[in-house]
Amino acid sequence: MRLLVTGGAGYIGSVVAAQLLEAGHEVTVLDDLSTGHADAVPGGARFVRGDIAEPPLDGIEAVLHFAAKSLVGESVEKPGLYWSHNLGGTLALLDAMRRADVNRIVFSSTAAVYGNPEGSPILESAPTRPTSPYGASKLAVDTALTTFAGLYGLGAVSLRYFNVGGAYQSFRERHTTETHLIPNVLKVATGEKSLVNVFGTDYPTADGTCVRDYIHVSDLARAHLLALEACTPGEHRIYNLGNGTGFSVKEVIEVCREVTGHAIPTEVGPRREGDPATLVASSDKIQQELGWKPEKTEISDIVRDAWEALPLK
Ligand SMILES: O=c1ccn([C@@H]2O[C@H](COP(=O)(O)OP(=O)(O)O[C@H]3O[C@H](CO)[C@@H](O)[C@H](O)[C@H]3O)[C@@H](O)[C@H]2O)c(=O)[nH]1
Repeated sequence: MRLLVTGGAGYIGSVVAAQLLEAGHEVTVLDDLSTGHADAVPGGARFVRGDIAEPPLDGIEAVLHFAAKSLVGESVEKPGLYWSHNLGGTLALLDAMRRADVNRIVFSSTAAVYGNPEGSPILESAPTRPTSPYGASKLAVDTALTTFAGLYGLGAVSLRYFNVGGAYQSFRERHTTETHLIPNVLKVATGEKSLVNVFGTDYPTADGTCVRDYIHVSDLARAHLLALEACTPGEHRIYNLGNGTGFSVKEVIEVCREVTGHAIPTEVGPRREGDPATLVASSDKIQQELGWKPEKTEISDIVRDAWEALPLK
């Protein structure tokens, strides 16, 4: 297929673009490079630097939409930016798709739509009560996709990611502002940072630190190829993507210590605002309906691949 990948110069978008090319698709990457890197766009993809409100849709058959503002803390500081970029930008993209008669989209949604969940693991039917403008803006896009499917025959799939990690070939996580746990711990292992701040040890979990469900970026990317095939005009499907197993912050740090062979000094700090104690996915729905099966389910594999992809160590 001829595909447009928005945000294809970012971490997850570039991995998906690479896998789409390997599967024989024709890929155009659209990215404004506000957070992405031009050299992350996989060879073989056409690259257009620009805004999602003016997408190059000539000849395009489907869109995979990653471009977004994605820092939870920043979204609390700058809610308008998140609503206008994530919701406003996506609505402009959807309008342009309607005009160009492009009626399939795979959307990168998030576990943040669930807020503080009551139960674990989290099913897609769980209440959606986001606690940040980031999660709220992504949920609003999910809602828009449902109405575009019902009214205009769009075929849409939303994938709600839990905590993504690891690397695929040379494609790795390299955010300018790094807030995520695994890359921050690996920065301590390389000596780039002196210690990891552990955000809270008084959560109602086994060791008092937050529990998350880590999924390998290559498994996550593969789900997008299945989702693309599953896009059916008039339907909006929603799937969680995680491994179904939770690891605490302390456990992740210990795994990083084992994998890298480096000491990881830590300092306990206060809780980070908006962090739920436990977020673990049920991915039964995508496994049953699309036949997705994660291959790299060990947290050590996720950490090792992220570690081995780092150039300076
Ligand atoms: O330096 C750090 C960084 C993180 N953490 C903790 O580690 C856990 C994981 O944090 P992080 O890697 O930042 O991921 P999450 O905040 O769980 O965010 C993920 O999950 C969200 C859904 O809640 C998504 O929206 C985000 O995009 C995705 O990265 C959390 O408990 C953090 O408090 C630390 O203790 N120290």
